[in-house]
Amino acid sequence: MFFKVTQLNKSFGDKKLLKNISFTADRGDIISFVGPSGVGKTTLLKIIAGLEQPDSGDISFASGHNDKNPAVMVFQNFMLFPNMTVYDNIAFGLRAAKTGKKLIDEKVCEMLDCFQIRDKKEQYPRALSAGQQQRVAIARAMVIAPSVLLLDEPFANLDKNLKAETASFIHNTQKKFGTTTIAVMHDQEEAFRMSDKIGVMLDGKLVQFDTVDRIYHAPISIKAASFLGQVNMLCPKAVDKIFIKEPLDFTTHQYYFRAEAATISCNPRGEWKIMEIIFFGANISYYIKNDNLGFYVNSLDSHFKKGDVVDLAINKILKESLH
Ligand SMILES: Nc1ncnc2c1ncn2[C@@H]1O[C@H](COP(=O)(O)OP(=O)(O)OP(=O)(O)O)[C@@H](O)[C@H]1O
Repeated sequence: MFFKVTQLNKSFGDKKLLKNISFTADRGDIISFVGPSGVGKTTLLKIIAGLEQPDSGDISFASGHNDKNPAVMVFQNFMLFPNMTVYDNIAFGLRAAKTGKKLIDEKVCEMLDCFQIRDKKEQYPRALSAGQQQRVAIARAMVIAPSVLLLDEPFANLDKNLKAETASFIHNTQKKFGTTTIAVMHDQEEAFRMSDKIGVMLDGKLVQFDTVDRIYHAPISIKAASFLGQVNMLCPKAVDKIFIKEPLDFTTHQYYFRAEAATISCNPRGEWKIMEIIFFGANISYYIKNDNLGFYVNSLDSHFKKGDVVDLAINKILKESLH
C-alpha cells in the first residue's frame, strides 16, 4: 500500500457531498473514479491535491514518497501558461524549485521525448491541438516527479478517436514512470482502457472500488452496473422465454444482464421480435420485444433485420440480493 484515503467527508453548506470515502492504492496503480455529474469527483481530487480541506478524514502515504510534491493535479482545461513556450511550461516547476539549468534541460527533454512533443518545444500553447496541450500539461506535472498524479476529466476536451488513443498513451507512460495516477471522468470506455482499478461513486459514496475486471463482471449493485453500460432487468415472466443455464430465485435476488452478455439467433418460432436496430459501427444494439417485455441486446452481428423473430440466450446473469 502506497497511498491511503480514510473516511473522507466533505459538505458544502448543508449539502453532504462526500460520505466516508476510503480507498488505497499501490505504487504505480492507475485508478479512475467514475460517477454522475455533481457526485463530487473533482472535489475528491482537490482534497487529495490539498486544494480543498475535508471536514474529516485522512490522506496518508507510505514512506519513500515525494514530500515536496506529494500530489499534483492536471486540470480539465490544462491551465498552461499562454505566454510561455512548451519547453518553458514544462520547465516551470523545476525553475520554481531552483533546479540547476543542466538538470532542468535533461528532465524537460526526457519529458518532451516521452510525451512525443519534442518538435513543439518552441511553440506556444495556442498553436497546439487539444491532445498536444494535454500532453504538455501532464508532462509539466510529471517532470517534478509527484508521488501521485491527479487527472481531472483527462478526456473531456478530446474527440472520440483521441480519447481512446490518449487513454492508452496515459496508461503506457504512467506504467513506464511507475507513478500512481488517480483520474476522475465520465467516460466509461476510457476508464476501462486506462485503469487498473475503478471506483464507482454514487450519491456521495464510493459504492465499489475494485479491479476493472471485477467492476465489469461482478458489479456490487444494479445501479453501479448501469453506470458502466446498459443493463436489462429480468422478471419471472421473461425467464421461460429465454435460454438461461442457471436456476433463478426471484424471492432472494434481483437478476439482470448486460446488453452485450446476451445473444440472439434467428428462429421463426422464437419468442422475441426485433423492434429497433441502432447502429454504433462495430457494435449494433437490437431492441427486442415480447408483449410488454423488452430488452436491449448488443451484438457484433449485423445480419439481423427489423421484424426478425429470434431466440434469446443470456450468457452471464448478474444478481443483487434482495436482503
Ligand atoms: N467550493 C465550492 N463551494 C460550494 N459548492 C461547491 C464547491 N465546489 C464544488 N461544489 C459543489 O459540489 C458539487 C460537486 O462538484 P464536483 O465538481 O466535485 O462534482 P463532479 O462529480 O466532479 O461533477 P462533474 O462530473 O460535473 O465535473 C457540485 O454541486 C458543486 O456545485
